[in-house]
Amino acid sequence: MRRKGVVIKFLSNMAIVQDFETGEEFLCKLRGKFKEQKIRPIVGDIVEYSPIVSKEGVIENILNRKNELPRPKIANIDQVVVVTSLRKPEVPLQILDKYLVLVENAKLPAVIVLNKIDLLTKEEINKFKYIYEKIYPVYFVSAKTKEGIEELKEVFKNKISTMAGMSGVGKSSILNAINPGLSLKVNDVSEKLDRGRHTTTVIELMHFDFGGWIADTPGFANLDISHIEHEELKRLFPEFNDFYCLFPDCNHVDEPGCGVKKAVEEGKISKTRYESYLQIYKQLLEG
Ligand SMILES: Nc1nc2c(ncn2[C@@H]2O[C@H](COP(=O)(O)OP(=O)(O)OP(=O)(O)O)[C@@H](O)[C@H]2O)c(=O)[nH]1
Ligand SMILES: [Zn+2]
Repeated sequence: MRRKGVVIKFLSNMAIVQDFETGEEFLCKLRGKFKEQKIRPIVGDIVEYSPIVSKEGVIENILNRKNELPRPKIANIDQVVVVTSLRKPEVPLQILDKYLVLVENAKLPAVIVLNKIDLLTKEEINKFKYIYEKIYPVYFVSAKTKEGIEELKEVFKNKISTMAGMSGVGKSSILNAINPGLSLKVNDVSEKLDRGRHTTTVIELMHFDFGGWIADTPGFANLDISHIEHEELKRLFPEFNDFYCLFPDCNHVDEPGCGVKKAVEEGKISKTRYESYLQIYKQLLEG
């Protein structure tokens, strides 16, 4: 009898498939036809498999991927949860905007989590809220005091997620708060070793007790934006798309009749977002 599950990790040539209904894990062989067809399941793949003996099975079919992230290699991501903080460490908004650009470029939905709100004033929280809430879903939490943690559980529930965010913002602490016992891999070293070499980063999905999966390795760790064309950048700031410019190919820098610049002046687009845009644009132009 065929069952459905998700590939959560690999052990040499075998895949560990977690059953969708029961949550049981099966050590699965791959059918020979995959090799002939030169397809290989990756972590995040939704597969049909047949259980053989206890806890062992064989993957029969890989269902079409909704999306695929190259590094770390993972399929069917429902959302990227970008975690940031404004104190300890004070992450510049421009860094957050860079993560958001990378998520947009990968065509994945982004969710923002501002952690460590126990260290912030109401004004600081509201300022952040004002900038981002009209563009992305934003959650305000403290992994320390557990404020906002219950609401965040709902965000992760029954989805395949990956996290992103600078070192020290509290990614592991948040996961431990929403699901005690889960722990996130510190990826910096392996990411550095991998650079330039085309070895695959070993990644696995961890299962939440309340349903859903999280990649154990944060995405976009090196914040590399060099693969983005400078003319493409404007499309990665979704709020810019609501405004019209005299020139349809306007890059919103110093062209006349720029609707985006006008919107910034009128407070309809936030200044910090526009400044991030200009900085990243310049960086892409200079290569
Ligand atoms: N005050 C305060 N401190 C926090 C909060 N969340 C995490 N911390 C602290 O921030 C530090 C970093 O937290 P981690 O969870 O290790 O951060 P991370 O994002 O996983 O860091 P990397 O593993 O380096 O990527 C730890 O000392 C935590 O105790 C919070 O909500 N409030
Ligand atoms: Zn323009």
